[in-house]
Amino acid sequence: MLESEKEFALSAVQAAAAICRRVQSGIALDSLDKKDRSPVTVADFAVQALISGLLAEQFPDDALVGEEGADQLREASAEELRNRVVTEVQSARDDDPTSETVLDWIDRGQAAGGAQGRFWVLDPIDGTKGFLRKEQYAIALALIENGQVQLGVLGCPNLPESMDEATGPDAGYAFVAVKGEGSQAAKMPADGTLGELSPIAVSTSDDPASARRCESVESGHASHDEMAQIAEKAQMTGEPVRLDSQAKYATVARGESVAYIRLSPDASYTEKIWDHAAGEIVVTEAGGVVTDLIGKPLDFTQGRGLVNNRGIIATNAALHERVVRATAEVLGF
Ligand SMILES: Nc1ncnc2c1ncn2[C@@H]1O[C@H](COP(=O)(O)OS(=O)(=O)O)[C@@H](OP(=O)(O)O)[C@H]1O
Ligand SMILES: [Mg+2]
Repeated sequence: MLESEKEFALSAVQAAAAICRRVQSGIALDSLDKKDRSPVTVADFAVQALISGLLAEQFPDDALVGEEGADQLREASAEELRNRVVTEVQSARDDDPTSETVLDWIDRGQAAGGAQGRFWVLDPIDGTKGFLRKEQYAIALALIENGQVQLGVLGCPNLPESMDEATGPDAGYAFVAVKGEGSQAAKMPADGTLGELSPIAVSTSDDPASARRCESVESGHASHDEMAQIAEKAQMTGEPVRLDSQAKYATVARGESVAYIRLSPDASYTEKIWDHAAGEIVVTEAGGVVTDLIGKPLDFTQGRGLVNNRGIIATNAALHERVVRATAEVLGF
């Protein structure tokens, strides 16, 4: 099922990865302390415009919930940024869309989502800080029908074959899952090819002590101390692996890590659907379980935010109950 949607999503994410890689290659790492966020801004807008435009052509009746909107780009003072975005989109297509068309494509992503109908969800660059550091980031595209995630693709252009390897010129993977059909992965290297898709599965380990978990890099997104307490309670004694973006879900899905715990330091923070829709189905179709911190399934029916959930626990299934219980003890639920 969803064969044409799956093929579309993989090729759209692959085209987006080419934009990201080109823009990222222009980042001088020694300029990072100048807080120049313009490369990620260009790539973020260009990827949303590209994928939204392709969607408008191929699935014109489907709405899009995307992270970005074009208001900032429409301002007169944003001319240089706008031109860079338009140039990136043009270079990824055979035609030359006008600036107005590119801005309209970005704004197509402002749909509200909700419980009814069919819409796509896009995080054009998830893990923006990882992108700027030339570490992990993801292009995350999912399809939701009547509140259920049906398809997800994660493009991870810098993800090596193993988390223990440094990222290099051969890095790059795409992950895809269709509801009821399992998860697959393929190499997606910088040469523009897409390798053969093969099935992936979560780890079967139920031994917390030998298991590795992963977590966010940024302390603004995740409370590392509390997560360490949860892991200790669950007897997961290994050092956590820190990586940016939904690449964390990918490492659970392919069996490299057994758990991804996400607990924002801001208890009132509402997680966004584009940060989780693709990752959730890639993990669950690989045999894992994804819930919030109290063990409730993620509720994608509530619009752009996961307002009925707080935090995330994604595991290989075998260790899920243990992590949920440990979380309740540490947080006092
Ligand atoms: N306060 C707070 N708490 C929790 N999460 C937040 C918060 N603020 C932002 N965000 C979202 O975190 C997304 C990046 O998450 P990561 O898992 O990549 O984090 S990290 O970079 O590894 O730290 C990031 O996604 P991107 O903006 O696409 O990078 C945000 O949507
Ligand atoms: Mg994000």
